[in-house]
Order: sequence, then structure tokens, then C-alpha cells
Amino acid sequence: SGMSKEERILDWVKQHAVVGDPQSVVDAMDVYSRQKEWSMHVGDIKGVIVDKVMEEVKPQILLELGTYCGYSAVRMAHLLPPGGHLFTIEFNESFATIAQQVIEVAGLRDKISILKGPSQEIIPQLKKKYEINSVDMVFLDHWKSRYLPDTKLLEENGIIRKGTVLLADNVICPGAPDFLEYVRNSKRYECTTYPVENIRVNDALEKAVFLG
Ligand SMILES: Cc1cc(C(=O)N2CCN(C)CC2)sc1-c1cc(O)c2nc[nH]c(=O)c2c1
Ligand SMILES: [Mg+2]
Repeated sequence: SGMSKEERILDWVKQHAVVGDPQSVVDAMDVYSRQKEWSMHVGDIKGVIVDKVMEEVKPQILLELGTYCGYSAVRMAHLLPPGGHLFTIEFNESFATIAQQVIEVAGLRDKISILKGPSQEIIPQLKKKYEINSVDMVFLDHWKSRYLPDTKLLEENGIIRKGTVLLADNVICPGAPDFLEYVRNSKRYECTTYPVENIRVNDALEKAVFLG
């Protein structure tokens, strides 16, 4: 009974964003999280780092693990080069339903495909079912305990290739220590840490470039 937090976020977006304007959707979600209820979007401060990596990589095929309400999907898809596409995997059905509507408000339906289900089941299907050869960039923002096993799945299934950029949120808080240890000690990755210190969060994003 009563609206979920995610439904309240969608309602706020519908009332405060401009249909077809992705930036207004991102701004509305940031305002809601700051002024009403904190929510686990990557947010405006860490979002600047995501934007920078998007500008560097200019991915044609972008994979996101963890859609939630679609904040980072909208933020990144808005920065895709012409013809680019974002596939985003979400395990939680109700989150996926909210995200689809947020993406509609942003006018980005044609640039984003939400793949519903567990990442460990969907990743092995990406080539055959979704006709994905390899991806140019992966944004990891789902369960921290899945970062490492899913990275290994991406390697084993040939979804990432030489030069693919992994960008992981929350490597400090809530933290993904096994993932960090793996990519930082592996000769197959070139890592950069982007720390984010401010009053609300002490966290970091990790960029790990796959060397093949
Ligand atoms: C749920 C949660 C609580 C956090 C925290 O430390 N808190 C103290 C400070 N106050 C302000 C917030 C609450 S951080 C965080 C979180 C943050 C992400 O970016 C996530 N991304 C993907 N998947 C997640 O499960 C996910 C969880
Ligand atoms: Mg996160």
C-alpha cells in the first residue's frame, strides 16, 4: 500500500522534467535526491566523472549493470555518439518498470534497451539473443558482490575486447574490494581511481581498461 520510493521519484520526474529533455530528467532526479529522499543514483557529483569518461570513450555499444530508476542510463545515453546504443540490465522488475517510464520522459526510448533479469543469466545471452558482438564500455552499478563474477563472465563470454573500458561505481562505499583487488593486480587491466570526497559520500569510481 502506498507508493514506493521509486514511484515517488518517477512522479517527481513527471511533474518537474520537460518531456524529451534528458538533462531536465537528470536535474529533477538530483533535486529529488538532495531535497526529498536520498536515492542511490550515481548523482551529480560522481556523474561529472561518468560524463568525462563518456566523452573520452564515445562508446557505440555501452552496457550498464544496474538500471535502478534510469538516472545513469539517461545521463549516459544523452552523451552517446550518433548511432550509439545502451543496453542496461536490471534484476528488479519494479525498478525496471520505473526506469522504462523515466527513459520515456527523457525521449531516449530508441537509444536504451532495458534487459530484465539477473546479470549472470543475461551476460551469456548478449551475443546470441541481443546480437552484441562486443561492448566499448561497461558501467558497473549493481550489486557490489556481483562486480567481480560478472567481470569474469564478460571476459569468458568475449563481451569485452582489447580497449573496452569498465567504469565501476561504489568501489569504496558500499565497496567492491574483491573486484578492486582483481583489476588492480591483473596484468590484463590498466586502472585509474577517481575518488569523490564530499559531505554526503566518501566513495570512488574505478576505471579499468581491458588490455585483452
Ligand atoms: C544503499 C546505500 C547506502 C549508502 C550509504 O552509505 N548511505 C550513508 C549516507 N546517506 C546519505 C546515504 C546512505 S551508499 C548506498 C548505495 C549507493 C550506490 O551508488 C549503489 N549503487 C548501486 N547499487 C547499490 O546497492 C548502491 C547502494
Ligand atoms: Mg551506485
